Amino acid sequence: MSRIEELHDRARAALDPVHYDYYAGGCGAEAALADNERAFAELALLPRILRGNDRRDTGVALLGDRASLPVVVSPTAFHRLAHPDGERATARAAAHAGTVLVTSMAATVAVAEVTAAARAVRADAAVWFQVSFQPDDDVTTALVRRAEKAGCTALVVTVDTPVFGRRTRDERNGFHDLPPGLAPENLRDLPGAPPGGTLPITMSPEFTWRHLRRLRDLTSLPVVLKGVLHPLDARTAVDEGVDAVWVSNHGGRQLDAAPGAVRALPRVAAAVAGRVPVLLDGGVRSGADVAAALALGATAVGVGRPVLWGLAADGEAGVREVLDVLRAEFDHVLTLCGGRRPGDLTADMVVRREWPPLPTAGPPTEQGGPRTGRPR
Ligand SMILES: Cc1cc2nc3c(=O)[nH]c(=O)nc-3n(C[C@H](O)[C@H](O)[C@H](O)COP(=O)(O)O)c2cc1C
Ligand SMILES: O=C(O)C(=O)c1ccccc1
Repeated sequence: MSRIEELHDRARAALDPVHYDYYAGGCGAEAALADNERAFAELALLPRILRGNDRRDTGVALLGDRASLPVVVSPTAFHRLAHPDGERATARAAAHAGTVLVTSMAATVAVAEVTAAARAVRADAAVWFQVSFQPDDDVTTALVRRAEKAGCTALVVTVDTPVFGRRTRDERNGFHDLPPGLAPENLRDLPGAPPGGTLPITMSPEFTWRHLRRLRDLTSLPVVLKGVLHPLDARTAVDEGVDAVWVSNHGGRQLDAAPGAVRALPRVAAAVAGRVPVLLDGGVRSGADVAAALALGATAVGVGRPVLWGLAADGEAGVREVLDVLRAEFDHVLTLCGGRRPGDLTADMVVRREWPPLPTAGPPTEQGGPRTGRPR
């Protein structure tokens, strides 16, 4: 059992089962959720040899920031369900690891407190803010201003949620609201919010590329588009001037018919053609998964649930462990593959596990077995 699986087990034991299901679950029959991990399991790496490498550097440039490993923390809601320190603990762990935390619009700690916690660890800690368009433009604008004021260095706009996915486990468990004492703190004091209360997050299928243009005109922060699976959308996004494209099926929580995220990566990477960085999340659980995604065109990957498992199991230390394990595994795989830098991993090094087709054995013999040419 991997260390991340051990932390998952500890998290399952520590969490209220309803909250565990909220974190772990997907939509529908959880086919997209399962396919995220299965799609990685179907990949294998062809290592290169005798490369004369000495020192390695696992770091990557991400927009204006630098990450010391090509793994960022994907935005996930409600960290205080996992640990009382919530997003503060996650922020400290990401800062210690030297990587980017994408804090959710639905965080249970306000973005200014999240950036402060990260910067207390490392002055140049990178925190990005995830936002979903809200029907009232003034609300979206206020959220962006809040993120800017807090010192976030990029906006991640999530576009795979025209409506919430049907979360089978949440429906069965009747999980709809945060327990008393917890709230989506970024949604306080917004236009239309009740005094002292929070505004509900509204998803809507009415948003268009025009809303993205408006957002881009509103801020000088780089904009990342999260939740892209179709290569034509990736191309439009780049033409519209987004600064990065994030391939994701939302951890299998939105469209159950969506493919495992890494299956969509090669076509998106081809459509983007190196014009902007490509990120990917969904099912990344090991350093080999990270390496495969990079080889197929990602600049970096995100991890969602593994971070929640670390947080629930052991707070900041648990999240640090998850990121440390992924760093060590990725560095090891990079070395075994003859690479020195993440960019040394290329698409020709990825094959399917069932690759290659066996040499054709010819028609079956009278006895039924293939002719192998081997004496019997
Ligand atoms: C409990 C949970 C909450 C999430 N909340 C958000 C969110 O607030 N905003 C968002 O853009 N994505 C959200 N996501 C999706 C993640 O950003 C990410 O795409 C997904 O978790 C990646 O898959 P993984 O969990 O297999 O690593 C959430 C995912 C989970 C599991
Ligand atoms: O649960 C989710 O996947 C999610 O994206 C979300 C977004 C806003 C509020 C709560 C959850």
